[in-house]
Amino acid sequence: MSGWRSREVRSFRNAVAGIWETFRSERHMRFHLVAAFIVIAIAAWCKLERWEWLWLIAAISSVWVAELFNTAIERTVDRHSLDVHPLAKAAKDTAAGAVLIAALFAVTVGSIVLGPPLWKVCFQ
Ligand SMILES: Nc1ncnc2c1ncn2[C@@H]1O[C@H](COP(=O)(O)OP(=O)(O)OP(=O)(O)O)[C@@H](O)[C@H]1O
Repeated sequence: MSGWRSREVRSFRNAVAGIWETFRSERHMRFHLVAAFIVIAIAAWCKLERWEWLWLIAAISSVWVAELFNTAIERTVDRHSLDVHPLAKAAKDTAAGAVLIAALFAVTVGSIVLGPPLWKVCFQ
């Protein structure tokens, strides 16, 4: 394999290892995975339009991306020092805030996209 290609493969493997490590070690990330599977199953059952799938995928991805950055920031802070410090708290709380915003976005998208078809199935 050429130098460029092997470098690309290594970068790809490192990125996958980072995602795997986060799933392995972070309970919240596993919760997001289960939630995504449930949403995808309901969406398939409701036979959504393509644009509705796009919103769901964007919402799921945004939560995973926020959780990955949150984990990276937590690890970086802990690597620097385990001492209690207001800046360490601020960094971790801010990163957690990003996950909260992404999760609220996902809940909003899920309600708008899945709410009407689910309502129809359950109550009409
Ligand atoms: N070094 C520190 N100094 C001050 N406060 C801290 C420090 N480390 C953690 N905290 C506080 O404790 C909270 C939880 O931190 P922790 O590192 O345990 O994250 P966590 O519970 O694993 O978060 P998550 O559930 O998102 O994985 C932080 O949001 C922060 O408010």
